[in-house]
Amino acid sequence: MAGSDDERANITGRQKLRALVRVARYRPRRTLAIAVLSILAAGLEAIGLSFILPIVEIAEGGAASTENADGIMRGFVTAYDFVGAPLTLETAVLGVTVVMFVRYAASFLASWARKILQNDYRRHLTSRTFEGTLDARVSYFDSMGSDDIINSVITQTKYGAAVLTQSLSTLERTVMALAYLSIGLYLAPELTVLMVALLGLVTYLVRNVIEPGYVVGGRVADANERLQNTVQRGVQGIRDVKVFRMDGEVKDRFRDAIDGYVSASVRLARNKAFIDNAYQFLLAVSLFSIIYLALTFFPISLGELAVFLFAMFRLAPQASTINSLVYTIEGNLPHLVRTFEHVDTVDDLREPSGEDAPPAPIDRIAFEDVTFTYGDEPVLRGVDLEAERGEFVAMVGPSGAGKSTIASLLARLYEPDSGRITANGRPIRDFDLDAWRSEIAMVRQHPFIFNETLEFNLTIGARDATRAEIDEACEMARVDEFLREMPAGLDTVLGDDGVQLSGGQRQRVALARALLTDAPLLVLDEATSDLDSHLEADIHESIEATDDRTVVAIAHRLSTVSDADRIYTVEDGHIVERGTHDELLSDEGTYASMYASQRA
Ligand SMILES: Nc1ncnc2c1ncn2[C@@H]1O[C@H](COP(=O)(O)OP(=O)(O)OP(=O)(O)O)[C@@H](O)[C@H]1O
Repeated sequence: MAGSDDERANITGRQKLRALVRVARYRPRRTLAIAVLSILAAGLEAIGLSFILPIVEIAEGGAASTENADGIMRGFVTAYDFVGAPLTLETAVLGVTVVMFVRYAASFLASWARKILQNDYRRHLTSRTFEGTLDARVSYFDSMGSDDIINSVITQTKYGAAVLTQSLSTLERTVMALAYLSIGLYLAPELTVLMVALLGLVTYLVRNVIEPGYVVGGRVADANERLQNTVQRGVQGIRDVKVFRMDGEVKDRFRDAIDGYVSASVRLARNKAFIDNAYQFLLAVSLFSIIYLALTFFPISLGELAVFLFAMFRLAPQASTINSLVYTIEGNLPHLVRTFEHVDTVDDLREPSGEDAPPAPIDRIAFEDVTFTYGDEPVLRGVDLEAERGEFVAMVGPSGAGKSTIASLLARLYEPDSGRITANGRPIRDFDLDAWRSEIAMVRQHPFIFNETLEFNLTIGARDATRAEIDEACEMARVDEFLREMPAGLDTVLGDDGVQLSGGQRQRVALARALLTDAPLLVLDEATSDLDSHLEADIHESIEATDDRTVVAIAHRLSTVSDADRIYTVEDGHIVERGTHDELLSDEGTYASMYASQRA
């Protein structure tokens, strides 16, 4: 993370609060119920603790009555009178047992409900982050590393979600501490004020000698990001890592990242332990000073002194736990803030969708003066092209000319900066995105093969395809030729990104996958470039022989597209030529010279 600790503190200060408010808005009623249970437990704790008073007083002076009792004692006498029981040593012990039972039952329910809420919230935050990410535009994925995205979805959310229950635990401890304080204030206000002042002083001292939790927490979050990034790079690029002997570098980077993670985590844990122990120590000293002052300067009864001291002894660990919880929350807040940033970013970058249903059938697709820029550099400038139903239209041209970009715009992976793409004259951006994509089957230049069975990979666009349909698509894309040799046939698992297949086999699987969708518009982006030219010609022939499917094909090997109804030559983002193979040859332009060089 960039920026100094001060900058980070400023940014985080504002964002911290906003993140906490956002967390509080998740299931407010449940959160409130947990808070109420905690308050109930705290109130009962105070009452239970006050039972020391009647027990000590009765043990000292016999049975209590309304006439000789005052203060807390009078409250007990009245309560016992109300339920019609005498206040004796035995009934007092019975009373405290009942009160404490209910108090711990409430605490148990509160922590159970907190755990449920925590896991619910983690599920909510993780799903929200992941689903939002999946719905974001492709440009978001272009600009972010997949490792950063995975880290946001898996790791950040885990730490971030913990903030909710940690905040509720802090609330429970705080309410409990307030209960002890009220008892103290009632019995010995001066001493309690003194105790609070000492607590404040101790907190101030302890918190100011160590760095804030969010600074160390931020470092843990950074180190986590680097870890994820390195592992992913090493694993995804394993072949090049090995061939180019990058393994030493990857391992060094990993060691650096894990060292950073370990040292930041240890630092965070050490600081927490320091806060804990320094607190305990300083509080023990403060407590004994208070006892000394109480015995020397404040004449209170033995029973009251017992209750007061008990309350202060119970207060001390609560206070130190609150401090350490707050420190942990501060450490986790950077994760939460980053998670929310991620969620907001992907929400803003949600893919735009229209509402209309695409026309059926689609008779004509057209690009009208389409301009597109990825970053600053224009990639398409004033592109006009069209494809009629059933036509075979081809795009050729030098590498980097913008052909794949045209295909991506057609699938609405990106939106044009200006101009229109239309289907039967209506802008495709008006159509429901999902419905529009179901009209297109696309074989991309580098199709992704999932580490699943061949059948899974074939049917990703047509989950309800029958065996006969699968067989037909496999035949058209010539998958059947290698399917027979696969150990488990359609059930063969293809490995990470189809590692068990050759380049040409991967392309054939991707082609069969597209054919199975039965979409009326087939976009082939260098879909058969890894096949030998005979196989390529065979496959093209069988695709072109099918009914009224519109085929838009991008090809480097011009022989593949020589029988196209129309060929567009794309150069530097412009359509520079259009026509049939013969027309373009007689024009003696770019196409003709490319053709000549491929035949040479
Ligand atoms: N996701 C992206 N982000 C930024 N720039 C991109 C992106 N994809 C492509 N480009 C750039 O856009 C230009 C056109 O790329 P495109 O892939 O459309 O060309 P192409 O004609 O299909 O090339 P090839 O024949 O090599 O596949 C290139 O300069 C490329 O660097």
